[in-house]
Amino acid sequence: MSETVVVKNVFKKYKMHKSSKEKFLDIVLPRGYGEDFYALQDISFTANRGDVIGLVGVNGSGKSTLTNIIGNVIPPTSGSVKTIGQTSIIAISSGLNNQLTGRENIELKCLMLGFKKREILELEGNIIDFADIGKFIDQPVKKYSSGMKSRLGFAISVTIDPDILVIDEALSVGDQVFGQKSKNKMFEFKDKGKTIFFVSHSMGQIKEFCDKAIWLEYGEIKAFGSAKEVVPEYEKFLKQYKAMTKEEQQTFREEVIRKQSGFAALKE
Ligand SMILES: Nc1ncnc2c1ncn2[C@@H]1O[C@H](COP(=O)(O)OP(=O)(O)OP(=O)(O)O)[C@@H](O)[C@H]1O
Repeated sequence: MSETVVVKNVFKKYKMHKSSKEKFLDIVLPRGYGEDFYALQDISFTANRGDVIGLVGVNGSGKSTLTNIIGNVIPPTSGSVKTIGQTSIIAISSGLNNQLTGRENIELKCLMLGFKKREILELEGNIIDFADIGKFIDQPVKKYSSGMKSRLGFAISVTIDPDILVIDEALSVGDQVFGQKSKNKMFEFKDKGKTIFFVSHSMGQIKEFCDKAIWLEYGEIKAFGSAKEVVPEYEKFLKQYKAMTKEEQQTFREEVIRKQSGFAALKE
């Protein structure tokens, strides 16, 4: 099997700031300021060509942080991520520049990916067709609704025909027609054997689309395996979590934060 994404011992550390003064001190002091917080702790896994991997976990478990690292949007604090092939990330806030028009965003993104002028013109037509946002294509993105932004983001990401696709909740916005169109495109990519990472809070979507799943908890991998095994385990946990009282959920969340900060103490 050919490897497409190799993630080794990845950590992502943030500083927690209680005030803007602490944030300022963090910038000016040579060793920074604030309590360490690990959004990801020692993440390692390998994805192969054709893998469609669902990322599940409660709010704040690190799904977006991990997809942003795989998509090369943010760097890990330590560890390594090797991707073989062109990676494209689709998220609700999909890295569009708000000041530029939709058309300018398309051109900028294609230029950054190294496409030639002639290729860009061809891609531009296909992207505009797919996004189907009418005259808004020549309006600045700051005037778009969140649905329009995600349509444009999705259209750009799929039209450039990447080898590795990272989809972060993209299907949860937009109307039914566009939803169906994007779903068809995702299944087409799956059939072509591309590597896909898919983040969703909808277990129905994960079960329908993904063969494998990674369950993140406290920024760590709690389980990685076939979606058929991991998703029911996660659903069992979710059921217990939802059955907790507000106070118990609060204690659970505090425990999460304690573990994520505690990792720093453990290492130092
Ligand atoms: N730029 C940042 N600075 C500080 N903390 C951050 C930053 N980005 C994310 N975090 C923290 O890292 C943790 C993981 O966040 P992340 O967005 O990856 O989780 P998630 O699983 O995608 O959550 P959700 O399901 O709510 O989207 C959270 O506790 C979040 O508050």
